[in-house]
Amino acid sequence: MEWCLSMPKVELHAHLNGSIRDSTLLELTEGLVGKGVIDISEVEHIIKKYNRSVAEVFKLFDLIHILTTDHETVTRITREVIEDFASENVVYLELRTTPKRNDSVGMSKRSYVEAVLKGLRSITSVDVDFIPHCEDSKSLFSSVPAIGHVRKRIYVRLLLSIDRRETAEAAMETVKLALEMRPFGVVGIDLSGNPSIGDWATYLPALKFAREQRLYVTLHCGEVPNSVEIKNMLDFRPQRIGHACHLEDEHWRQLKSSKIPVEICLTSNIRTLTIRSIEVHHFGDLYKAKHPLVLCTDDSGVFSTSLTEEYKFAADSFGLGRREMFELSRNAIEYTFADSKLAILFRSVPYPRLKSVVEKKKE
Ligand SMILES: CNc1ncnc2c1ncn2[C@@H]1O[C@H](COP(=O)(O)O)[C@@H](O)[C@H]1O
Ligand SMILES: [Zn+2]
Repeated sequence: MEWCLSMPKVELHAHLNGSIRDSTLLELTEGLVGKGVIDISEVEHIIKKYNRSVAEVFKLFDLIHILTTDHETVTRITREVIEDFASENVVYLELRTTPKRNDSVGMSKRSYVEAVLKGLRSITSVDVDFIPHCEDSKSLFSSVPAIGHVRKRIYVRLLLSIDRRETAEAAMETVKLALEMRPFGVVGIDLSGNPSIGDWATYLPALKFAREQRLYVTLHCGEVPNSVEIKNMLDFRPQRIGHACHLEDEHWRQLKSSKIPVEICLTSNIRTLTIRSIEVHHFGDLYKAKHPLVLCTDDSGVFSTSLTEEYKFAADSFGLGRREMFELSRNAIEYTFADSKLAILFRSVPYPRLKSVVEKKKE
């Protein structure tokens, strides 16, 4: 586990509200139980259950969203989630979240994203780089006196998610917001939410607009069987897709020839019973076919996992050694939605040195 932990890693599929620390979730639950807003006997079984079906996971998200409705909490969970990823040597993180409107607390989609940005700015335990193009890459290489402890640095970019329960108008609002927030590190759009709800075509105008405006697009694709949707999503040619669990032969052929990178979430797929067992997980086949892949957590809080554990899980399940895992992690850099300057920086560093380059020795 040690080398999986110390290896520099790239996380491209992590949902903010799915990545909350257990201790924070518990604290927030107790707070609302105390205020009589929720009845613990009604939610206990959802929180405590280990393997949850896809439907049950979305029930849990509804509960989590009740706990995280105000700006302060959104700021807090953003800070904690980024600190947690940095602590396990994630050097580049694309964090996604669904901007939410909540009139009862004066929250608009815009103020939600501002609360996330406030969380990014409030981090003091590690250096967070989230403004594109602001970094003079040379400064990363400049020698800083090697005294004192090492200070970690994490590069964070944001994706704004469209929830499959939303209207076409709300989705367009999210895309426009992403454009406005581009100077603050928003680089793309994600389509997620309960895969059994809604029709993805509702969001096509918003997704097309995003692409025209050169925002990157990633889609949750094939989390449940839906042949027509999967085909249409692949035809759309997003820059990445998440999951790809229920593809049929013709979809696999299309995916492989398209070279669309796949965000692989092993624990999430196994725990939601989306994939029967790890032995038959499509990671094995795609890896052998040298298809672009990136290991991700999806919801580290909800599934009690971490990126380190996902790497270990893949290594143990598919018989991969350190070198292969290193390569997997390094290749992920190619599939980021990072600005070109940052991508060049990451590519220019020999991978084993990446961690030490992004870390700064503190005086
Ligand atoms: C398990 N697989 C999954 N499939 C689809 N969507 C998922 C998901 N896991 C999370 N989300 C999406 O992310 C939201 C929580 O984070 P944010 O409130 O956006 O930060 C969920 O409500 C859902 O829309
Ligand atoms: Zn996801």
